[in-house]
Amino acid sequence: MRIASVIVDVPTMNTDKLFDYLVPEQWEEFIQPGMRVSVPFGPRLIQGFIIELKEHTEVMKLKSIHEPLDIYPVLNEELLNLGKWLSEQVLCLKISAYQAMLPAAMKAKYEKVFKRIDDRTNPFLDEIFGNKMELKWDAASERKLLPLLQQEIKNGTVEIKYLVKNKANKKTIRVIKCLLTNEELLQTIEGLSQNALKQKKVLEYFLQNGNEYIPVKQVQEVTGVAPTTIRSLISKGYFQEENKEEYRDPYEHRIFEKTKPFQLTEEQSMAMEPIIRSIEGNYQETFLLNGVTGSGKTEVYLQSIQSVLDKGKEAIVLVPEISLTPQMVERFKGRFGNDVAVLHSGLSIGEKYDEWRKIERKEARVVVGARSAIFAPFENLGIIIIDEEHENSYKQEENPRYHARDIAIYRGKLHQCPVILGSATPSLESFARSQKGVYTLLSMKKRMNNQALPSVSIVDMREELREGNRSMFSRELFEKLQDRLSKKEQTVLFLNRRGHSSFVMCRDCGYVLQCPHCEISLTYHRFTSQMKCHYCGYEASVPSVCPECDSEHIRYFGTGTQKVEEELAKLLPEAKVIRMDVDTTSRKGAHERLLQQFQEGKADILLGTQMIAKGLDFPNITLVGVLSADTMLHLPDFRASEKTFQLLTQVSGRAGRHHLAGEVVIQTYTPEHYSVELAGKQDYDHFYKKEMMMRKLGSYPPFYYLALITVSHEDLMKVVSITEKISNYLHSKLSKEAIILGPATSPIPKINNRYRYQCLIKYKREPNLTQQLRHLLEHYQQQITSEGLTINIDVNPYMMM
Ligand SMILES: Nc1ncnc2c1ncn2[C@@H]1O[C@H](COP(=O)(O)OP(=O)(O)OP(=O)(O)O)[C@@H](O)[C@H]1O
Ligand SMILES: [Zn+2]
Ligand SMILES: [Zn+2]
Repeated sequence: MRIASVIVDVPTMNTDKLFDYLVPEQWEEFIQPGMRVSVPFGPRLIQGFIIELKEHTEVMKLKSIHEPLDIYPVLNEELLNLGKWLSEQVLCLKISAYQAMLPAAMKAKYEKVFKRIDDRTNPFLDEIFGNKMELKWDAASERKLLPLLQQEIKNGTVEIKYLVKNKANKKTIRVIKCLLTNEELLQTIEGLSQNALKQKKVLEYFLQNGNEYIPVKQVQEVTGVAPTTIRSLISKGYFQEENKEEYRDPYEHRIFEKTKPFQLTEEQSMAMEPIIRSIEGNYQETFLLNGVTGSGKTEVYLQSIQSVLDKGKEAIVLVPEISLTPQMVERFKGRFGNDVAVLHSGLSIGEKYDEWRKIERKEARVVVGARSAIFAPFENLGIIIIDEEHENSYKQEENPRYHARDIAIYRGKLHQCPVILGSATPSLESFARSQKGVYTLLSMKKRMNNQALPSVSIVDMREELREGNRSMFSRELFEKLQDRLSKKEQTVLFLNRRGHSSFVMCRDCGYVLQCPHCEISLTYHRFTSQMKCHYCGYEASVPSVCPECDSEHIRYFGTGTQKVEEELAKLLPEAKVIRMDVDTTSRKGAHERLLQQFQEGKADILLGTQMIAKGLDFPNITLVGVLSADTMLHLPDFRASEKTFQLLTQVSGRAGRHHLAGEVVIQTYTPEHYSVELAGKQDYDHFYKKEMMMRKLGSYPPFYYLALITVSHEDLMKVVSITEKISNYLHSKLSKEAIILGPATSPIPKINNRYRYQCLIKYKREPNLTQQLRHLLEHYQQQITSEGLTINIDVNPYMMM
C-alpha cells in the first residue's frame, strides 16, 4: 500500500496539515512528491501538493487520490522543504507558501494534452494517438495510459503541453508539414496542370525546406500565395496542418545588441575576486556590494554570472519591480541572450508561465526578475544576486510575508553558492551585518571614468517663501531648468508622492508635529481632526499656530505630478515633458515606451514619482531636481529617515553618469535634517552612524527585531479587547527584555468599515516567539473562521501601517 501525504488547497489553519490519501495501484510507480493532485475533500475535489510518500498511516477510512495533475513534480525536494521552513518562519499556511512559489497560471484552470513530437513508426503511439498528434490528458488518464506516457516522455517521443483554458491566454500559430517524400513531391509537381503555378510554388518551397513544420504565415509570405491555395493542398492530403503552441515572448520584437564584457576597473576587479573565489570553491558567502551610483555594479554581476555559467550552473538576479526592469533586461539579454528568462509583474499570466517553463526545462540558465523569481526552480544554483537590496519591494506585503533576502540566503546555503546584495545605499540591517562580519563588505567608491558624483545644492523652501516666491520651483531650480533647455540637456524632476498630505507641517519653519514618546511624526486624521501616534496611541489636536514659531502657515502637505506638469506648461511652454506616474504607466508597456522616448531625446524633462528614482543610466541627464524632499520624512515609520536618504541619494545618482557632469537641486523645508543633508553629500557612512544612534535610542532594528500584530473587525470594542488580550498574553509569555507596544490604532484605522488595532513587539532573543504567535492564531481560530475576525502577523515588518 502506498500512501501520499498531501497539503490541500483549503486556506484555513485547521486544514494546514498533511492529509493522507491512498495512491491507486496504477499510479504507484508514477506518483512523486512535489506533484499536484486532485483529491476528494468533503463533497468536492480540490487541488493539493504531494509532500511525501509512505507505507503506513493511522487514518482509518482512507480515500484515494482522484488523479495526478502533473506528469513531473512542479516543486522539487528543495522547494518542498523551503515551503515548510517558510511557513514556520513567517507563520503562513503551507498551501500559500507553495502557491507563492509557482506562477499564477498553475493556480488557474488549464487543460493538459500529450503531444507527439516524433512520428517515426511506434506501434504503441500509433495506436493511442491514431492519426492525431495530440491526446487529451483526461482521455489518457481514463484509458490508464499515464505511466506508459511518462516512459515515452523520458524517451523524448512525447511531451506534455499545458493549455491555459482561458483562450485569451493561449498562444498558438498555424503550421503545416508536407506528408510527401521528396520523390513523391517531384512527381506531384510534374503532374500538376500548367495553371497550377501557385500550388507548384508551394510544393517547390517544401522540396527545398524539407519536412519540418513551417508556419503558414511564413509559407504565404515567401511564396506569395493566398490562403486558399494552401487550404486546397491540405485537402488533397499533401499537408498536415496543426496549431503549435508558441512561447509568448514579451521581448519578441526587441533586438538586444550583443555586448562584450568590459575591461574591469581596479575597484571592480577587487570586488569580483572574493566572489569568484566563492564560486570556484563552492561555498556560501553573503557579500554586500556597496558601490556608489554609477560605479559599475551591474558589470560585476554580469561577469560573476558568466563564470557561474562557465561552470554549468545557474543564476538568479532580483531587481526591484518593473521600474528597473527595461534597462536591466536589456543589459542581461544583451550579454546572455536567450539564456535569460524574465519574470516581473508587467508580464501577463501566460508570459510569466512561459518564462517559468523555460527555467524548468533548463532552456534558460539566468533569471532576471522581481521578488518571486527567488523561487525559480533551478537545481544547480551558482549565484544569487539582489540588486538595490535596500528596496522594500523585496518584502511581500501579503501572505506569505517573506523577504526575498532571507530566501536567497537560505537557498545560497543549500547550494553552497555566493549571494550578492548590491546597493549604493544598503539597508541599515545589511550594513550592520557587514560591520559585524556576517556579510562580507565589498566597496566601490568611484564612478566610472572617475566621473565625480553630482554636485548637490539644498534649497530651503522656507527661505523662498519668505522672499515672496510661492511657486513650487525655487529660483535656483528654475534657472537651472532654463539653462538645460537652452543647452539641450535633459532634466529629471522627482516628486515624492508617498506620505502625501498625511502630516502637518509649518510652512514657515518646517516644524512637524512629533510624538513625545516615540520620535515618530504624528499622522493627521481628517475625520476627527486629531493627530495620532500609531506606535503608542498618543493623541493631540492640531494646533492653529505653529508651536515652534507661532506662524499660522501650519497645514497638511503635498502636491501631485499633474499639478507640476501644469505649472511647467505655464512657466516653460517650450519644454517637452514626459510625465511618469501610476496614471501614465498603467497600460502594459507604457513604462518602457516612455523611458525609450526620453532616452531617444524626445523630451527635455522627465517628471515622475518613485518609479524614476532608480536604475536609469542615460548619458544626457545633467540635472536632477527634487521638488519636496521631506514628504516621506514624516511618515509614521521608524524607517522614514532611511527611506528619505536612500531615495534622495538614488535620484541624485541619475545625473552626470557619463561624460557630462551632473547637478542636483533638492528642495526642502527641513534642510537641517540629517538625512537630507547627508544625502546631499552622498555620505552613506555618516548617515549610517547617525541613523544607528537613532535606532538604538528608539530600540528599533537592527538593534531589535520586530513583529507586528494587526487585529481587525467591524466591531470596535471587539478589536480593542482582543488586541489587549493579545498584548497581555504576550507580556506573560515573553521574556522581560521584550518590549510590547500597544494596543494602538493602526495608521490606517479603518478599512472597509473594519477597525484596525495593532500591537508591536520589539525583541532581541525570543526563541518561543513564533510558537506563541502560532498559539494565538490557533486560540482565535474559531472567531477567525466564523466571526470575521482577522489577525495579521508580520514578522520583520516593513510596512508599519
Ligand atoms: N569596466 C567598465 N568599463 C567601462 N564602462 C563601464 C565599466 N563598468 C561599467 N561601465 C558602464 O558604467 C555605467 C554605470 O554602471 P552601472 O549602471 O552598472 O552602475 P551601478 O553601480 O549599477 O549604478 P546604480 O546603482 O546607479 O544603478 C554603465 O553605463 C556601464 O555600462
Ligand atoms: Zn513654525
Ligand atoms: Zn508614540
